[in-house]
Amino acid sequence: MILLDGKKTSADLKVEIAESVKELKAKGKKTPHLAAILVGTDGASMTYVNAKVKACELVGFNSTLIDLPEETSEETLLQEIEKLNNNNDIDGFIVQLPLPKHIDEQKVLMAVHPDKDVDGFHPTNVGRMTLDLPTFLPATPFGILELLERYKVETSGQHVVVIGRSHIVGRPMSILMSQKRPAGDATVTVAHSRTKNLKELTLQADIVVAALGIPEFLTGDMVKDGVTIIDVGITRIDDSSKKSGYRLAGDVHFESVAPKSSFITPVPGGVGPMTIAMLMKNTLLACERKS
Ligand SMILES: NC(=O)C1=CN([C@@H]2O[C@H](COP(=O)(O)OP(=O)(O)OC[C@H]3O[C@@H](n4cnc5c(N)ncnc54)[C@H](OP(=O)(O)O)[C@@H]3O)[C@@H](O)[C@H]2O)C=CC1
Ligand SMILES: Nc1nc(=O)c2c([nH]1)NC[C@@H]1CN(c3ccc(C(=O)N[C@@H](CCC(=O)O)C(=O)O)cc3)C=[N+]21
Repeated sequence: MILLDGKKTSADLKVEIAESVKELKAKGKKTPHLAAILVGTDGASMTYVNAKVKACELVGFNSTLIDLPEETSEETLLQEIEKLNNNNDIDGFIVQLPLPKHIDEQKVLMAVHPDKDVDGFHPTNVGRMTLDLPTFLPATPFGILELLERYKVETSGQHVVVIGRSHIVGRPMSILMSQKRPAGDATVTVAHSRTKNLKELTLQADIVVAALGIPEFLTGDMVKDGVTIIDVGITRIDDSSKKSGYRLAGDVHFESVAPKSSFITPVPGGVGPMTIAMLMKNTLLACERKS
């Protein structure tokens, strides 16, 4: 069993990105600048946004955090987005999800200019991705491709079962792995909450991507020997024995699945840190594309 170490791989990536930033600066080019909009005070969202700001500092980017109260109107949020669209110093920005219920998420994602959409969530970029055109790939699936590539996990001709069809993880993951590309060329099955025979499918899988958001859902009896496991899930579970008051659980029951796996991502330290590194990578691309 080999651990797909997202913490280490993301640290390596950040070193590479920092070197590119130095080269840009040496050529008299601008410093990449990422902005993030956070609406409300959800604990997990605050943790992720702060991690993004910290990663910017580490690689030498400028960063701007726009913190808006929970009761912010959709109109005000759209105005903030328009300001970032028109601000030449900002190379890319993200609107942290989920948004409060009174705000239409689709409308917000469509307001982000596609050239600054480093999350890759705008319909133009989703369309470009689907048609194999160069674009910003959504950070989580992009990070998973990068991990598979760096660890030389064979994907060509392999049967991948993706559990989950969300717009930010499951759907793009299934599209990307079915494409002719590094870490692609796979035969992909997409499972979701209406799937009837999930265990039959996962037992056939060479690679399982678990992105459903149910802690420890995938158990050892559901996978075959030699399987590769990508655990995207991350749920906070109350735990008074921890200083933070919670522990993090993935969608995979690690103890029973790991012994049967050839490769497996841990939680924490797997897919999560890769997501942040790929957001940095997209921001660097956005900056380089401009100059
Ligand atoms: N590590 C990282 O960087 C990231 C981690 N995450 C984590 O990944 C998990 C998934 O996130 P996200 O994609 O946004 O979640 P969503 O809730 O948007 O999507 C979950 C998907 O799983 C499906 N699903 C739910 N229950 C079952 C079930 N019993 N069997 C099969 N499929 C099921 C749903 O089906 P249906 O469509 O029918 O509802 C849906 O397609 C969460 O834990 C989230 O925190 C998310 C983003 C990044
Ligand atoms: N517009 C937008 N873009 C996103 O990319 C986006 C989003 N909204 N909303 C929420 C999800 C989730 N997500 C994570 C990022 C980092 C970790 C991460 O770094 N996790 C650490 C642990 C962090 C902790 O301590 O909680 C780890 O797995 O090791 C996890 C999850 C990005 N998302």
